[in-house]
Amino acid sequence: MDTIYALATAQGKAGVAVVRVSGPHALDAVKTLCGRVPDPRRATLCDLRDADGGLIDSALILTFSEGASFTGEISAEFQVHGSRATVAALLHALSQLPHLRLAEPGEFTRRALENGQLDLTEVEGLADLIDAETEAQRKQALRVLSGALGRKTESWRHDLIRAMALLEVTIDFADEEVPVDVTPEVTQLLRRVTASLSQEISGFQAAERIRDGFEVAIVGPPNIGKSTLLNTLAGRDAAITSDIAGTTRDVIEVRMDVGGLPVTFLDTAGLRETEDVVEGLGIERAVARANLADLRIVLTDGAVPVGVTITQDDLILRGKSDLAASTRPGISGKTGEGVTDLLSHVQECLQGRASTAGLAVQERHRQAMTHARTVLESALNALEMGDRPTELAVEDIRLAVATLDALVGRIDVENVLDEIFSSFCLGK
Ligand SMILES: Nc1nc2c(ncn2[C@@H]2O[C@H](COP(=O)(O)OP(=O)(O)OP(=O)(O)O)[C@@H](O)[C@H]2O)c(=O)[nH]1
Ligand SMILES: [Mg+2]
Repeated sequence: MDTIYALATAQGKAGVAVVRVSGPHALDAVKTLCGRVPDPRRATLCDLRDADGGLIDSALILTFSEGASFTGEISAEFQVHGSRATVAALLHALSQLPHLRLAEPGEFTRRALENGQLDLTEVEGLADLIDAETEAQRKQALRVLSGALGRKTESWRHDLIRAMALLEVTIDFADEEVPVDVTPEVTQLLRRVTASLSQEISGFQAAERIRDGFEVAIVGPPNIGKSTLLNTLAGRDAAITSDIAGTTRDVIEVRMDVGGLPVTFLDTAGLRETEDVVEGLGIERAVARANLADLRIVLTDGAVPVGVTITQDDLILRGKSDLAASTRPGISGKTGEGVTDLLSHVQECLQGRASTAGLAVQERHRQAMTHARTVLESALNALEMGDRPTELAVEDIRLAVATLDALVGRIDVENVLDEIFSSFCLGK
């Protein structure tokens, strides 16, 4: 096994940079550069010297014993001053040592997985945590990283193994009088697991939105102030505004943090009948994106636009509310009237939806759970109808267990590994 090293903190200038070394020769590297090896987990200030005895930096060193590090291997961390030159000098000195090589992207995490420090879902949680930009994303990633999905899967597995064992007994007694009817207990176990799977599957859409962002579309007729509103929300001139009707053609996206949720606001082309081909294409896009969005903010001067499907939580507001007093709720991108209310409404609606998020946060999780549920339903049918031999029900349950094992990486899953690790960058 090679000993690998890499910069674990971001590239560039910073107060401190951390270089991580992991593998059997990690402590040899510490010994060579520092002249000694500090006790495990005891932060120790040391002078780092290159092969010619030149001072590289004065650094804080941490060492970790086998089984007690992120990767599970013997490892060390060098906390040096975070300049490009210091990091380059340290990386160069490490490259000169025998048995050491630069880590590949994601290689530290891959070793953590191989050594059982993390399961596959925890690796995904870690990748999401590093990418997290909002509070909701951070919490969701941390939930997955902390192994919640692995624990849930373990409880499903436990129930399914018991169900299988009970059925195996029936099969063994096939020619004799079966002492007890196991069917009620088996059905109960299978029902419990399928119900729990269904609950997690139903939370997938919300979890996916927390990862990738909710979409809120601003729609309405031309010249009503959609782009002006978007710019006010964004706090910058993201979209061109003018008093010419039909100014916006493309969908303009602005990503924001609304109460910890990632939300992309979409400004769209004004909806109207038009002879202009390009404007017509813009309107088609506007309608399509608005209908796919999680929420719509409709600015109107009376009529609700055709083609856009309005749902319960959507807001219908009078545009340019500063121009004429009215009892109907309005909004003005120009004066900011109604903007705070708008944001609170968006936050409240989307938080309600986000709260349904469960443990299935990746499409991979959803697929595995859906597949497991399908085969368990088939097992339940076999038992309840009695139309197929018990052996087939056992096979179905075995398949569900294998699917859940693949979900957490308990069984060989080389193909998904490459996919998951492709998102990692150097030093993770
Ligand atoms: N008084 C007032 N004028 C506004 C308001 N919002 C926008 N305007 C003006 O109305 C004109 C149209 O604004 P836009 O934001 O470009 O309108 P739009 O809905 O994006 O128009 P299209 O892109 O053509 O669909 C501009 O001259 C704005 O300055 C508002 O709230 N109050
Ligand atoms: Mg516009």
